[in-house]
Amino acid sequence: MYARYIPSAGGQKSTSNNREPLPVAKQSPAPPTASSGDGLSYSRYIPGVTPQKQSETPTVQRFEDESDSAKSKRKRDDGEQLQEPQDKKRKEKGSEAVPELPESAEQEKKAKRSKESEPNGAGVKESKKDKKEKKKAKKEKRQKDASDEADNGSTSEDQNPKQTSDTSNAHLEDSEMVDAEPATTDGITPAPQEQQPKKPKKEKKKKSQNVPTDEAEGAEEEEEEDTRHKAVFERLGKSLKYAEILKEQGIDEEPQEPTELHGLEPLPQPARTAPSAAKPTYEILPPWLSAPIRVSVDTRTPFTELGILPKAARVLEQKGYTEAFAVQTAALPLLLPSNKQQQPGDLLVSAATGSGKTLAYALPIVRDVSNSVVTRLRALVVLPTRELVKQAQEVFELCAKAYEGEDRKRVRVGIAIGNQSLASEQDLLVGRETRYDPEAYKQLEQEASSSSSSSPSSQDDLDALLLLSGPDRRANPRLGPWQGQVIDFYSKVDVLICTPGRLVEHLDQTPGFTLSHVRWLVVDEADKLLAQSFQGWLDVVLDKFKTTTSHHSSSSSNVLGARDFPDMPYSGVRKILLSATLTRDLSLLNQLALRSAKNEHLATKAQSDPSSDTSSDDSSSESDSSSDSDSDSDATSSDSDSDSDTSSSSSSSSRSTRSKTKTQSRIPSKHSPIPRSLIFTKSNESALRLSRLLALLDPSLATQIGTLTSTTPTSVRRKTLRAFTTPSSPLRLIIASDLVARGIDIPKLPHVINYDLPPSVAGYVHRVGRTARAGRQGCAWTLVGDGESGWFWGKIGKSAAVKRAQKVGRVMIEEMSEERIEEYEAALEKLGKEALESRKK
Ligand SMILES: Nc1ncnc2c1ncn2[C@@H]1O[C@H](COP(=O)(O)OP(=O)(O)OP(=O)(O)O)[C@@H](O)[C@H]1O
Repeated sequence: MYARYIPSAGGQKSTSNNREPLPVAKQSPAPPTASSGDGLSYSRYIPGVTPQKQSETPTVQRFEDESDSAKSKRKRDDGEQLQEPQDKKRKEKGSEAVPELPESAEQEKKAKRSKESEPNGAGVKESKKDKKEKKKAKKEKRQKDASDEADNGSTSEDQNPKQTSDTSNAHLEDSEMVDAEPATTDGITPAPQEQQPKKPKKEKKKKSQNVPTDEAEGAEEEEEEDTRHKAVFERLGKSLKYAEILKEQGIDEEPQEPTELHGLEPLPQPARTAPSAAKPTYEILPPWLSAPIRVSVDTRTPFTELGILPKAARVLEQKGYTEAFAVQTAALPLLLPSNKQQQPGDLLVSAATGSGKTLAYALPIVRDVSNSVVTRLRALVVLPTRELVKQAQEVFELCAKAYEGEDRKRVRVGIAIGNQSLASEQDLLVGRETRYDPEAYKQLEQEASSSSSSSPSSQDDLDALLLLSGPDRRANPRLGPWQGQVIDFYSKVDVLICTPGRLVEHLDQTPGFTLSHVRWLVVDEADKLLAQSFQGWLDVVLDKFKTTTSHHSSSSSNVLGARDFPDMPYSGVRKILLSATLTRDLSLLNQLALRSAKNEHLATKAQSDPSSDTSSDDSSSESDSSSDSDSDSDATSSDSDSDSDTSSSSSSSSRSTRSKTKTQSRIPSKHSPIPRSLIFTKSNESALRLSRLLALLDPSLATQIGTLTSTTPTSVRRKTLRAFTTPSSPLRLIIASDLVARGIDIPKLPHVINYDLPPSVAGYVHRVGRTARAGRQGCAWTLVGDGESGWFWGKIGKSAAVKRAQKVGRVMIEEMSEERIEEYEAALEKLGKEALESRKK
C-alpha cells in the first residue's frame, strides 16, 4: 500500500522510510482535520471509515470506524502532532490503505462504540459537539506548535524519520476516512501543495538520496522551507479566524452530511416472517406413493359388504371364494362406484404373491362393463406371459358369469397371446358387417385420399399408393371391395387380455381393432412390463388413448363420452398397476401419466407366506432377457454361478438352505413318494439337463418329471401345468426356467426349490411365491453354493426387503453314500455322452 503513496510538493515525510513497516502503536489514528490543522476539514471526516491494520487487502467496517473516529478524537485531545498540509491532498485522493488499531486501541474502540451506539445516533451528535469545543483549544495549541516548528526551521522528519513515517501512515489511514470530494465547500481551504513548485520536491528527493549534501544548499533549502511554512501558517491563521467568525455568526462550519451517520443506523433487514408451522419434508416421492393405503393381510370381508351383488357373491362362493381377501377388501371399494365420496383415480397395488390380486381388478371391471349394452373393447389387461393371460382369463370368465343376467350383459372376454395365427385371432376379436352405402363410401374415399396424399410416410407407402388402382384400402379398411360397399367393424370382446407384443401386432395390423372405447387399462406384473420395452407397447397404447377418433372405426362410433363411466364421475382410462414387487421408480411409473393415483400396499403380517412383499426398486433389476414378442422367453440368471451340474449337485448336499419347515432334511429314498415340487433353474438348458440327470439317476422318475421352458410348446405347457394340479396325475416335479416364476397359480403347491439362485431379489420373491398362496402354507428351498452364500444371505436370507413369516433356516443335507456318489458320477458321464451325440446331430 505504501507504493501508492505519492508525496505532494514539499512532502518531506515521503521518504524511503515510508516503506518501512511501522509499529502500529505509533500510527496516528487522528482524522485528517487533526493533521491539517484546518478546522474546516472536519467536514471531510467520515465516521464510517475504519483505520485498520496494514494489510494487503484493506477492508472497511462501518461500526468499527465510528469508534475509531472517537479514538482519533481522543488522541487529538491529548495533543497530537501536526500533519503536513500536503497530506490533505493525499487524503482527498483517497487511499485504500487502512491501518488497523493496536489491540489496546481496539478495546478502547469497543468501549467507545458501546457508549456511542445509543439509539438515533445520539452519542455521535454529542461527540460532535464536544469535538467543536475541543477543536478550538486544539487549534490554539497547533498554532503554537506550528509556529515553533517553523521557527526551528526543520521538519519532524528530519528529527525522527520514523515518526514522520508514522504520520504519513496516519495520512494514509486518514485518507480512508476522507470523503472523496475535496474540502472546498467554503472556498477557503488552503491548497499549499498547488502553490508549491515541483522543483523543491525533486530537490528534496535528490537530497534524501545524496546525503550528506553541501551545507550552503542545505541553508538555502531551509530558507525555502521557512518561507513555505510561513505561508502555510498564515493561511492557517486566516482559516482559523474565518472559522471563529463563522462560529460567532452562528454558521455551522461543518455542514452536516446525513450520509455520514448512515453507519450508525441499523442496517435494513428483511421483513420478518411468521415462523412456519409446517414441518420440513424430505420425501421425494409423491404422497400417493410414499404414503400408501396399508391393509393387514389377515383382513377378510364378505363380498356383499364391498358392493358386490348377492348373486355375484353366490357365484364366487361356489368357486370357493367365500370372502374377499385383504387386497380385494382394499381395492374393490376404490374401483367400484359404491363409494361416491371417493374420487376415482388410478390404482397401484403392491401385494404379496398369491394374495388374490387378479380377482381384485377383474370383479370391478366386469361389473362396470356389464352395464353396457353394445359390445365394445372397454378393458385392456396386459400380462407378460401366455400362461398368465390364460389364468386371468379364467378369473374374468368367472366374474362374467357372476355378473351375467338381469339387466346386465354377459361380458365377453378375449385373449391375444399369439398361440394361433394372427388372422384367426383377428376373427375372434373383430367382426365385420358389409352394407351398401354409396354416400358413406364416397366420404370414406375422400377421407382416404386426403389422409394418404398428405402423409405417404415411407417409400413403402408411396409404392403402395402407386400400385393401388382403386381407393386406398390401407388408409381406410372400411372401403369395401365393390364401389359403394362399406364395411363396419365391431368388437367381439368387451375385455381383452393379452401379452404386450401381440397387442402391438393387433394395433398395427388388425382392421377395426380400436382402443377408442377402452376405459380400463390393467398392467399386471407391472414392474416387469414397465422395465422392458416389449415392442414399445406402452407408448403405442397411450398414444391410442389420446386419440378420440379411430383409424379403423366409423366416426359415428366415436361418440363423445366413449370413455365415460356410466355410474362414476370419471371420464378417461383408469389404470391399475399390480405386482408383488411393484416398482417405486417414478421414472417408470410416470410413463403411465397416472391420475389421482392411490397406492394400495398390503402389509404382510406373520403368516405362512414365505414370499412377499418387496416393493423395492430391485424388481427392475430382474434381468430377464425376454425378447420375443409375448415375453415368453426365460430369464437368464445374472448371477455368475459357473458351477456345472456336477459341481453344484455334488456340493449341494452340504450347502442347502431352506426356509419354513424343518422337515425333509433327507433326500427321499427311491421308493418314498416325492412331494410335489417346482424346481427353478437359471436357464432353459439347465432345466433340460437337470430333468435328464434326474431321470438317469432314477429311471422311475422319468414319468414324474415335467419340464417347462420357453422352448416348450404352449400346448405342452398347459398340459403339464394341468397335470401337475391333478391329484391322479403321476407328475410330481416340474423343472422350469423363470418362465413360470411370475404369477402362475398352482393351487396347493407345497414346495418350491431354487436349484440355481434367482437372478434378483424380485426374482426370488416371485419364484417362491408359487407356494404358500391364498393363505396356505408352503416351503421354499434354495441351494446355495460357496460363492453364492454372501449374496443370498445379504440380499435375501437376512434382508428385511423380503418379508416372510419365519426366519430362513439353514439345513445341512447328509453326505451321500459312496454307492450313491458312484451312481451319480455314472449318470453324469452318460449325460455328457448324450450331450455330445445331440451336438453331433
Ligand atoms: N377371495 C378368495 N378366496 C379364496 N381364494 C381366493 C380368493 N381370491 C383369490 N383366491 C385364490 O388365490 C390364489 C391366488 O390368486 P392370484 O393368482 O390372483 O394371486 P396374485 O396375487 O395375482 O399372485 P401373484 O402375485 O403370484 O400373481 C388363486 O388360486 C385364487 O383362486
